Amino acid sequence: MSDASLEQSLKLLREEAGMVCHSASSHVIIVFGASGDLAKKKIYPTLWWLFRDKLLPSNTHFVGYSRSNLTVDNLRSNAMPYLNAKDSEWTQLDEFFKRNSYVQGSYDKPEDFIRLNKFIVDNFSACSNRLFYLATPPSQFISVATNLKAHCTAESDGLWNRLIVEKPFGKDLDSSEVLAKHLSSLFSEDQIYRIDHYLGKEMVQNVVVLRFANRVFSPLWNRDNIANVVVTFKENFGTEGRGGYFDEFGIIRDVMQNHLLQILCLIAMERPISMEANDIRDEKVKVLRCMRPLSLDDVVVGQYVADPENGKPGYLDDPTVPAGSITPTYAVAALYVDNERWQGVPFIVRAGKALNEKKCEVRIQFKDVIADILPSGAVHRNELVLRVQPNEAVYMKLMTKRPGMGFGAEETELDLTYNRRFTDLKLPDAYERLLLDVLVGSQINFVRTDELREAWRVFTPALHALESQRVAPHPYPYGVRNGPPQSDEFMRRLGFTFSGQYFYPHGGSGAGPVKQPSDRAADSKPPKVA
Ligand SMILES: NC(=O)C1=CN([C@@H]2O[C@H](COP(=O)(O)OP(=O)(O)OC[C@H]3O[C@@H](n4cnc5c(N)ncnc54)[C@H](OP(=O)(O)O)[C@@H]3O)[C@@H](O)[C@H]2O)C=CC1
Ligand SMILES: O=C1O[C@H](COP(=O)(O)O)[C@@H](O)[C@H](O)[C@H]1O
Repeated sequence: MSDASLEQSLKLLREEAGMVCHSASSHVIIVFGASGDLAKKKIYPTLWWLFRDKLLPSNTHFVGYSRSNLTVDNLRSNAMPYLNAKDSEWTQLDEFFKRNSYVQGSYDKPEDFIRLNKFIVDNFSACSNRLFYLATPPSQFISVATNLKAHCTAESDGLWNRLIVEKPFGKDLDSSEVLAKHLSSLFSEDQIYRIDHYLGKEMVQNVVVLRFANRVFSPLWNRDNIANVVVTFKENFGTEGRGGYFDEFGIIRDVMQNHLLQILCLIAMERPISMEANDIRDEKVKVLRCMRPLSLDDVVVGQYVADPENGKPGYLDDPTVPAGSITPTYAVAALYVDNERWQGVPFIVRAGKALNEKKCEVRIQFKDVIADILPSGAVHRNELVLRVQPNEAVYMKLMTKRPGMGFGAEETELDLTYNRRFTDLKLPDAYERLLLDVLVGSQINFVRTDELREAWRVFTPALHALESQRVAPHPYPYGVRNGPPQSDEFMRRLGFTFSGQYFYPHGGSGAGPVKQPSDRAADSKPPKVA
């Protein structure tokens, strides 16, 4: 045997013994918390869609892990209502579940992780890249990560281990620092993927392109032209049995400190040097570092109460919510980015459960024009709206001459509604994009440690003050438009102007009836002849 072929055989033998792997022969995705809500509603459906659409590496296997005594059939039936599998896809679905296995184990006993590791090596290969999805309660993150690192990672050169961590990443600056320090003592930053699923949404990803690929916006994107920016998250349902989790966190930690703040950063940041993950994240961190910590004067909180007319329960009627809870289910806050571009411009972030509609949008409200040649009140502010969901759209509200003989001004829009403009549109789910990002090793859409620290620095003082002073949230009935009445008043004080509802002929976001201007017919009359 020649030296070269001897070397080759030795290499193969060492690979087989798991001593060295020059490349991965398979990928294993391990879902911790496989019995949970997120796993059945999001993770398994996403894995299935990626498998169905042949977007995963060919030799990929899935291992569910949790404390419950389950089988793959149980995982399948739990996830079934969320898989959206067509009858014609049944054979493929069977193939997908054949790639699945389940290991029962604790989150804190080393021997269970040793057993999990043996399961992976015995059933797949020691030469597997490993993607660990931590979909457990946050209280388990540290022990899972510690045991993983000690007993379950692929240790050979040429293989990777990546860790997806679901929010909440802590409850405030200190607890988040403890978690961050612990994770970074075990895994390097490029192995940790902190998921914020809003970063996987089409319109959120579009912000960078809209801003930096359109010359038309650049000169306007600053304090000289923009009066305020409103980032809105609304849901038309309450906690509905999820009150146990929600009550510990509240709306600010649940969506504002993460999803809405991430959107704000993309709107406010400077042009990154490149589209590389760290260049974009550097710019987001700079925005956060320019932000003042949120003070209690700059926030209004609310909690929904029953609307007996519509038979809707209040937050405190949810049996999973502790009696007398003062956890906010609605909040509106003014954030300020103290830099040359944004000094003095309020970024109004608002989020609420049990409101009138489900929607997420960014509304950039421009300053008033000098409209002295047109009748007072006839000219409304321009607004650029990015509707994240539902029905993705970008529209610019602007004034035009009312068509016809008259010379009145009418508010109308330049409208890019995605499902009308892009035919056969199939937008991937946010989790699909993000899981693929992890598999290819792209961290563009994941939250870096310093970003997280800054986000908590901004919100922690107000969160602590709300809790230590036991600030009672203002009540608002289930189903109202904007939380408690104090919220509209707060937004008005910050300079947000609502000029009345305008005519949009195509039905809007699907959330309400088409609005008609009452004066449309009257205004289209020809002018009086002098
Ligand atoms: N491409 C498309 O699909 C387009 C759709 N449209 C649709 O047309 C409709 C109108 O659009 P638009 O003008 O952007 O939205 P609205 O006129 O509904 O609302 C504009 C802003 O004013 C706020 N607001 C609404 N009512 C009041 C009030 N009484 N007091 C204070 N603030 C208020 C809204 O808050 P809040 O969010 O709480 O309601 C929102 O921030 C919407 O349904 C929209 O989806 C318009 C253009 C394009
Ligand atoms: O992270 C969360 O997001 C969901 C809303 O997500 P969406 O993609 O449906 O808009 C929210 O319901 C949940 O409370 C929060 O934890």
